[in-house]
Amino acid sequence: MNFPAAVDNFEALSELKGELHLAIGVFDGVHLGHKAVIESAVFSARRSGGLCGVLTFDPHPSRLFRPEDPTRLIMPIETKTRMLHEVGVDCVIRKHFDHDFASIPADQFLGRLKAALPALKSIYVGENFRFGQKRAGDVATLIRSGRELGLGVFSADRIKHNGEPISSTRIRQELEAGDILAVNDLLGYNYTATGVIVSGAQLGRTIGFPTLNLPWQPECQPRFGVYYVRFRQCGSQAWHAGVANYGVKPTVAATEQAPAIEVHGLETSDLTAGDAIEVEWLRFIRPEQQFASLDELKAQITKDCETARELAK
Ligand SMILES: Cc1cc2nc3c(=O)[nH]c(=O)nc-3n(C[C@H](O)[C@H](O)[C@H](O)COP(=O)(O)O)c2cc1C
Ligand SMILES: Nc1ncnc2c1ncn2[C@@H]1O[C@H](COP(=O)(O)OP(=O)(O)OP(=O)(O)O)[C@@H](O)[C@H]1O
Repeated sequence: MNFPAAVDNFEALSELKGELHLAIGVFDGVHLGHKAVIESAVFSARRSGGLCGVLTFDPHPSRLFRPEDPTRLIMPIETKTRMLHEVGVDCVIRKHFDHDFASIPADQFLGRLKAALPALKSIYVGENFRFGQKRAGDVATLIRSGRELGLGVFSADRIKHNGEPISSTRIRQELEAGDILAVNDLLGYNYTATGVIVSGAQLGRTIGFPTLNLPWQPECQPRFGVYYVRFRQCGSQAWHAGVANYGVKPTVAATEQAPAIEVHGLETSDLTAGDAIEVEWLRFIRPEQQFASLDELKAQITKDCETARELAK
């Protein structure tokens, strides 16, 4: 069957043959709760020989409703799309979220979807899913529409961690608090920064701690601080342990800078500017600080490396 891996409108899928099993939601972070919803759609698609799709929205609905204070995303839509494919999704529909789409009355939503996507067979959401004009629609609304239209509607129970529901909002709060252990538990995988190494001011090597500088600007910024990490060249299997500083380097920055991540490997590696790397965040060590001198910074980084070595054992 011929189908595109990602589209930004329904028309591209209007001629689709076979069954389409569609999970719906924002899915920022692709956390454990999201996976429960998506995996049931993937399972039905595989069993029926059909396709699994995800309907997601771009920009995030908050950009329309709260432009002055939009939701800061855990990951860009390209990363989310790649992760959805990794879970087994065949096609990601990144529907432009505008006033027209947002004002579809909840009881018409599924009918409009079925008209735009004739191959639609069933939909998959979490039990907390809300949709349609004024977010008036819920799972009960979907079940009613599904019955009229002959569509299956499946809602997943809310997946919890330590007794509380997992949500992208909760993960954003833990990121901002620097609780990377909680973030990783809620995501179900290690929080990762990916990018191509660029040359820094080269000051790191003069103080004995050369670093790999990574331009990486997440909307939802983790707490500024020092983290125990592991990193590897993209495509390689070989992990290296390291310490990373994420922040604005107040001790050395002459002017205000955008936050950045830089990684110091506990062992030397031959990674260099131009290499694409991924950095997995494993543990928060301490907050970023402004030191009175480079010697004090150096002494503290020595301790950070010791802490990381202990954690690496
Ligand atoms: C483990 C580690 C911890 C760091 N902690 C801080 C910090 O608390 N405060 C700060 O201003 N800079 C901190 N830095 C950033 C250093 O100032 C920076 O690595 C150094 O100035 C080299 O910068 P360059 O790569 O741009 O040359 C840290 C760097 C590392 C690797
Ligand atoms: N913990 C969960 N368990 C099961 N399903 C979930 C869970 N969290 C979200 N879902 C479902 O996954 C889909 C995408 O969720 P969505 O990203 O909109 O919500 P969220 O993770 O709660 O995000 P936010 O906190 O930003 O509202 C929706 O169908 C939603 O109902």
